[in-house]
Amino acid sequence: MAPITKVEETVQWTGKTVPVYAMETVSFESLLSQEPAEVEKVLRCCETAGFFYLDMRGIDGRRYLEDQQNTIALMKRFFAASLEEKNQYGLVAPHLGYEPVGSRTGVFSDTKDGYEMIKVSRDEIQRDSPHLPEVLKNSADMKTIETSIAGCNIATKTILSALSTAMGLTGAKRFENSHRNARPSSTTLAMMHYIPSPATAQNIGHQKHTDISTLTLLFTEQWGLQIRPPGAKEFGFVRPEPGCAIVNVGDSLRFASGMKFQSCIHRVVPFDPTEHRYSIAYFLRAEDDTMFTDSEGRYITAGQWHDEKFFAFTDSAEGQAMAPPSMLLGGMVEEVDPEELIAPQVIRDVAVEA
Ligand SMILES: O=C(O)CCC(=O)C(=O)O
Ligand SMILES: [Fe+2]
Repeated sequence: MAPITKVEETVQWTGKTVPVYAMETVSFESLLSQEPAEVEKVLRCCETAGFFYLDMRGIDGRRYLEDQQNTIALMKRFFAASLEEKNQYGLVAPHLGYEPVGSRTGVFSDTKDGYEMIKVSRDEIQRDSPHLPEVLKNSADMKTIETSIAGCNIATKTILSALSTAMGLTGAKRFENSHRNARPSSTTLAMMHYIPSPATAQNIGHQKHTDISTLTLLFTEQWGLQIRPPGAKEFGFVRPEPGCAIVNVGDSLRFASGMKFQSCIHRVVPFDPTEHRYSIAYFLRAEDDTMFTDSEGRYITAGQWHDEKFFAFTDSAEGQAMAPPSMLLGGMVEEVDPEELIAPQVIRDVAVEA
């Protein structure tokens, strides 16, 4: 199957014409019934772009969209709290807790990231007293988070199940069998707030990467996410589609598929430098002790892949440069556009004027 490099639509961003990459839309309703055409389609999406929209507008899916609206309201309240309140426990574990703005490298050279994030893991929300900052530790907020996680779990498991079927996997070999609900995993709900970042900012965006996860289910109503589909040189935007989540394959599923699936490279830039951007990413991850062969040819556990890659994410730019490139990009090969780490011209002009 040919890679997706065709550009039919563009958008103006910081004085440049940038692609808006077309992505296929998979129907959640049809996947629920394992309709053969939809099962084939989701397989094709994973083998080519590694990204697709999940249309959740039918009656089974729209309840999850409502859950995400409630989560966004919760996030806006949480992120408005003081740093002290938000950071009460700091980052308890890589998949649990709060990360302030600037914890990782940013999207352009010599910058730090431009987002803060609170992660609540699926395992943690089920504990009697989950580790949550006091501002969220009330029954209404905990219910909102729990409902959100449960809905995302059903949606991602539905996709995973269709992929097992499409790959002809049976019994214990099916992907779901390494994602059992009662087994420990680093599956988590990441709630992100990108601060307004004029491009002169030292804190800007989200560095380019592939996801550690099996599948990522992303909810955002705002522009900013860019992908570089396999075979494409340039980063281009993903249009947020009302009623649709954005789904991408992560490294773990790429490895489990024997490298047949694409773990697409992506990043986040400030589309509108004056706006606050909110996004919710559910990272469905394999059970910690699941084994796979990674991009370095090592036979390792999902837990080890997660921990090593998380360390690479949070390492300094110099440290990242020394790590095997497979860490940040899951072994995906890329043809780099030399401009991609340079703040765009308009941004630099602003910097000169300021
Ligand atoms: O905020 C977004 O739109 C994407 C975030 C992302 O790529 C991630 O958290 O892995
Ligand atoms: Fe990501």
